[in-house]
This record gives sequence, C-alpha cells and structure tokens, in this order.
Amino acid sequence: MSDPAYLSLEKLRLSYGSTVAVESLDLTIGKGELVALLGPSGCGKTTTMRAIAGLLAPAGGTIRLDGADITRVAANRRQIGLVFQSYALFPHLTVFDNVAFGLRLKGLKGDGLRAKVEAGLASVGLSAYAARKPPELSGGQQQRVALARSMVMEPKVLLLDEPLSNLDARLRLDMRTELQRVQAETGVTMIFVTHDQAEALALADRIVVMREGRIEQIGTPEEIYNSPASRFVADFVGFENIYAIRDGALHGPKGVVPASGDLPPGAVGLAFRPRHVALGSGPLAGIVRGVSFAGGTREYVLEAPFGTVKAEADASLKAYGLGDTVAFDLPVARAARLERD
Ligand SMILES: Nc1ncnc2c1ncn2[C@@H]1O[C@H](COP(=O)(O)OP(=O)(O)OP(=O)(O)O)[C@@H](O)[C@H]1O
Repeated sequence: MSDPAYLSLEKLRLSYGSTVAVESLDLTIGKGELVALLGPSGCGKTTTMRAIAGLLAPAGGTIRLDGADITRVAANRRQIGLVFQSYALFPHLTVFDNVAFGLRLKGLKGDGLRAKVEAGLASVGLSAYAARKPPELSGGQQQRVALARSMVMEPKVLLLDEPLSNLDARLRLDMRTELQRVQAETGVTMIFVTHDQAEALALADRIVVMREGRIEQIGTPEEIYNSPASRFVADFVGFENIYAIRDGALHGPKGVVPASGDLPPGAVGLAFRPRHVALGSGPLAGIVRGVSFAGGTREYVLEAPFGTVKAEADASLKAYGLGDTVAFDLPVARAARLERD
C-alpha cells in the first residue's frame, strides 16, 4: 500500500438537525484498500458514506484525501465515485451513453470518449451490451453498468452502498468477483457499506464494525471472524453462544456454565460458535429441542440447565433426534474471548 493514510476521517461528527448520527469517528484508509463498513440498520454507515462523498456537511471534524483537506470541497470536485442504489441508470439512454454521461460533462468526445467507454465496459464484461438500454439488462448487469460508469471517471475513491443487496445469490457471487477483479486491476480505493457479515468477510481487506454512530472494532476479516472484541461484534458475526464472566465464573441466561478450561483473566465473556461445541461426549448434557439438516452439517438446539445452546456437527456423524439427551462440552480453548460488552 503506497499511502497508508490516503483517506482519513478525523473526529468526524455528523448530524441531521439535532439528531447526532455519528459521534466522533476516526478512521484511516490506505490507498488501494477495500474496506467494508459493517453494522446493523441505523448505525451510521450510509451517513458516513454521504459525508465522504460530500453530500452531507459534517457538524465537526475533518476529511482528508490524498493529502488535501476536502471537508468543505463540493461533491463534484472530490474525485469520489458513487455506486449508490439511489443513483439509478438513465433508462432511456443506452448502456454506452450511460457510461459516457460523466465523461461528456467533462468535455470528452470523439475517439477519446469512445475508447474510455469501451475500456470501461470491457472491464465489467459488458462490451456486447453497449447498444442496449438498462431495462433490457438483468439486475446484475445494471449494477455492472453503474460500476463502469463510476470507474471511467477514474475516481480516487469509489463508494458503494449495499452493492450486492439487490442481487440473487448467484449474481451476488459474480458481482463479488467482479468488484475484487476491478479493484485488483485498477488499484482504486473502495469503501462499501453492508449489513451482511458474509459479504464483508468475503470482499474486504479490512472491516469497520459500527454501532450506534461509533466504531466498535476494526480488523481484517480473520480478526473480526475469529476474535470479536465485544459481545456486540460476536453476536453480529454468528457466535450463537455468548456467556458473561462474573466473579470468576461463566454465566448463561439461567445459571453458571460449567465450561472446561481456565477462564482467561481480564475477559468479560466468552463466545462459542455452534461448531465450537463438542457434541457426543463431555461433562455437560442437553436435550435436543431442535435439529435441522444444513447439507454438510446438522444444527442442533439443545436445552441445558444454564440456557439454550446452539451446536453444529458434521452430517456424517451420528444424528440425534428431538428429545434425545446428548452429552457435550464447551472447551474454553475454542472460544473467542470478549474484551468488552
Ligand atoms: N435524513 C435524515 N434525517 C434525520 N435522521 C436521519 C436521516 N438519515 C438518517 N438518519 C438517522 O441517522 C442514523 C444513522 O442512519 P444511517 O442511514 O447512516 O444508518 P445505516 O447504518 O446506513 O442504516 P441502514 O443499514 O438501514 O441503511 C439513524 O439513527 C437514522 O435514523
């Protein structure tokens, strides 16, 4: 990464009238990085993107891009591209003319314009569709046109708001690959917003988890997935069994959890993914209250004295039925340790 502080947000405060949406956000993004803003609805992701784009004036703080303070620079002079859902394509213009639109505004025409548009369409695999109009394209193709339309402007940063949310599962995968390829080929810095942890984990170099207008944790997908710092992040990334540590003991909703192993000093809790639960043997026992087949695995809901436990086992292993009593273990060594609530 050539510039580790290519885009920086410093003590950014964003509000709508008297409603404060983002409190005091500090974030540094490197040139060429692909960063995901991840968090539940209302946590301030879109508001942050709007401020970076220049569509919302900050109530406080500074935004710097490529060495310049752009906090008060107009949106159209920031060299920041947007692929927002609300930025729909022009339905009456061809794909070519949609992609050419911004370039024409900049005064480009003739062969120079044609070459740029063709290269843009080629980069998203849509060269053969130049003469079509958006209503004659699939949702995924339309999204790729929107991506090409932004990319031909050679932005310093490309912002994408929920880029995959309108696509079905198959197209989502294609578009993920497409985004990664475009990013690798052009080296453009990308920030995208999502509330889907799988999307963030699959695409991003770094994930910024947001909660109520603040940053909760920043890390690589591996760090966020394996070592959530707080109960909030653990819950958000699929740790189904989260227990608090109090007075030297692990507590579930209905009582003490007799997990095996020493509790880590300083932690406020432990989080186990369903697959961290060792099923079939161990000092604990639970009654199967739910079972579902998930292809490669079976997922169980167990009723234990300290509360419900979600467990997962390889589908090739012995299957348990509703009402069966199953021995299990919660090995502390497999759990994520939570530093904060
Ligand atoms: N135009 C507005 N006027 C007043 N408050 C707003 C406005 N837009 C957003 N908010 C508030 O600001 C906070 C952050 O909203 P924001 O849209 O940034 O969340 P988000 O994380 O992008 O959510 P989602 O995933 O639902 O899009 C919310 O509490 C929201 O109610």
